[in-house]
Amino acid sequence: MPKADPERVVALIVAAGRGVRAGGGIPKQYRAVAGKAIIRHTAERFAAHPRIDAVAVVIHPDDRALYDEALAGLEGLAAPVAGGASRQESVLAGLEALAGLSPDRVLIHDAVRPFASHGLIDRVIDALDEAEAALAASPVTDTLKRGAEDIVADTVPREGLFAAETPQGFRFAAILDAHRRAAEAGIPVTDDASIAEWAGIAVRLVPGERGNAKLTTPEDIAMAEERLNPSLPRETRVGTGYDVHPFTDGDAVWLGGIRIPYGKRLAGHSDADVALHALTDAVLGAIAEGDIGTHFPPSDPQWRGASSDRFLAHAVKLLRARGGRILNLDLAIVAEGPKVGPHRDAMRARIAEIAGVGIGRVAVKATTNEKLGFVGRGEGIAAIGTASVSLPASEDES
Ligand SMILES: Nc1ccn([C@@H]2O[C@H](COP(=O)(O)OP(=O)(O)OP(=O)(O)O)[C@@H](O)[C@H]2O)c(=O)n1
Ligand SMILES: C[C@](O)(CO)[C@H](O)COP(=O)(O)O
Repeated sequence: MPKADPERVVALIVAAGRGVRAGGGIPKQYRAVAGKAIIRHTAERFAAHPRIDAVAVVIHPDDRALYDEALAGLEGLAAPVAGGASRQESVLAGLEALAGLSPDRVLIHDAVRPFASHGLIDRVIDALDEAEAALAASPVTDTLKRGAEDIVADTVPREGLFAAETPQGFRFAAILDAHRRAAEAGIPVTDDASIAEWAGIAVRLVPGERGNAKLTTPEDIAMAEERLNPSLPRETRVGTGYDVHPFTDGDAVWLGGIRIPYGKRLAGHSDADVALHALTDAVLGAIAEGDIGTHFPPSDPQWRGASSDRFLAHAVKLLRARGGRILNLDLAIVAEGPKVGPHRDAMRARIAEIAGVGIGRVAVKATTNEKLGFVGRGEGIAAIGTASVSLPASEDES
């Protein structure tokens, strides 16, 4: 039986981050997981909770169109608030915007924690009956090491240590005042309970949930896909791409998203990154979405000199829009030069970043053409890309 709250409870969801560690072309909170943007999964949980009276979201000013698309039609949302350069600034901006509503309690939550359960939200709200601040947190279970570079310095006793989660709940007036004062004093923090601690407010520990993960890396997002879509049968598909660009006068080539100084450059309408073009076609091939020329016609002047990053990012976005994800990308570069080996890991890292996957899912290989043919004569570079992807099987069974 849900408890009747005499007090007004609002949820403040912070979503103004850039999601740099997750990669993937757009901020992670707007990436589709199980057919819906992550932020929508999160906001729906709070909007549907019977004890939450209103939900306000803090967004980056550049993300208004993404926000409108992701949360279209969801009821119970206040107007979005513009965030700041840090999470702390974004929370303060959200609290200031809510001040006019004069809520009694506020639950501050990361947009990228889509698994907070109904029961966890209840526990945090309940804790505010007796405390001014409540923190969802789980005891640390791993053995903790302090390290410098790749050497362990010592072992940190884990007794009494908790990993902080969100939601974190507060008496609204107390946390607004504390946040304002911390900003004035220039106290940097990574969560809001820290602000309460700094202000001398006792923070009640509420049992968190190990499943209430913050989606930070590409692997976290792949895990979320599996969890949010456990029953949906999936299928694996493979796509291939092939591309060639000739050399012309210049001093560097773009290859695998990396600029490599060289005595020539590759000619083409865009930056002529033959490797990214092959991978783009491989991803498009896996979802039967035409080829790179279909989406970025060479006749269109807007793609003149364009960075090929956006071609691959676009193909990955189309894949994600179908609830798909990349399993692996495999690239073979055929060239007499430049040497790929010294740049292999930088290329893998860049491709992984553009595609929003872990580097372990990206392979870059190179070979010469044994002096045969146009590649062998040093007239150009060829590349072959392969992508394997996982898609909801129900997406297209025909
Ligand atoms: N200036 C910021 C930075 C972060 N956040 C939000 O705070 C939550 C937790 O932050 P984190 O996971 O670190 O997200 P990002 O800052 O986006 O990630 P990264 O550090 O990888 O860029 C996210 O919902 C994020 O959108 C925010 O509202 N405003
Ligand atoms: C608030 C938080 O979710 C608590 O775990 C976390 O600190 C926010 O993420 P960040 O990477 O520290 O910004």
